[in-house]
Amino acid sequence: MSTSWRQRWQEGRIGFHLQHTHPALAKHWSDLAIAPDTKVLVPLCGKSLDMRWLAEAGHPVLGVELAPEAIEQFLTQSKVSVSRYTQAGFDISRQGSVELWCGDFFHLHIQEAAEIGAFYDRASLIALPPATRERYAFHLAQLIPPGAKGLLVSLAHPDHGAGPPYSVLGTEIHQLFTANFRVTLLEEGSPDERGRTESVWSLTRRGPLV
Ligand SMILES: C[S@@+](CC[C@H](N)C(=O)[O-])C[C@H]1O[C@@H](n2cnc3c(N)ncnc32)[C@H](O)[C@@H]1O
Repeated sequence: MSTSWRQRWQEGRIGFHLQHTHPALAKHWSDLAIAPDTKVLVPLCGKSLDMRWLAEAGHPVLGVELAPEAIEQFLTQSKVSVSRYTQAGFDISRQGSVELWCGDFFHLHIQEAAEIGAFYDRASLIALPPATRERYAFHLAQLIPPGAKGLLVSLAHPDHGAGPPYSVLGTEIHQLFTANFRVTLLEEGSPDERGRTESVWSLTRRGPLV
């Protein structure tokens, strides 16, 4: 799987990348009432400009991405200097308050995630095939402390077997996350010309007190 993503980045087949911040952030993030200094995990981050939006909102950001091409392209968008180091098997690039961890999200462990207090997923869950989505939901729950919140932007489309992006229905979001998160649908868009419908969810990690 990692080879095919690397190939996509090398060949510039990155139709998922948005040249603007995703509207769900401006619309819904503040409603989650996440303190500005809370570190936000962005799994499968690509070179998303949403990370700059989160950083400008005051959040330290920890993005995880397996394609070094994506990380280098993100870094060159800004003139801010970059420091690089290695930790826990990841090559990490830090630019301002954004840290980009180059490697497999499933290799990120709780010890490294200690400071994370929120997450943002746009087109991350839907990038993964069905069995890996289960693994993703479980892994995310391991990294997020009780009470922590996140925003999830998902996608459903008529071609259920095909992907990425895979079609993930609301029923599946509930099945995947309800065991460990309180799941709330914030918004469901209208189908676009290809019949694709985006939905926006807030997830709160359940725990002893939540
Ligand atoms: C559909 S893109 C979404 C990127 C970003 N969230 C956005 O909104 O533009 C999925 C990204 O996940 C990366 N990826 C796929 N599997 C991964 C894994 N196991 N660990 C880290 N990154 C992964 C791919 O290289 C790709 O950049």
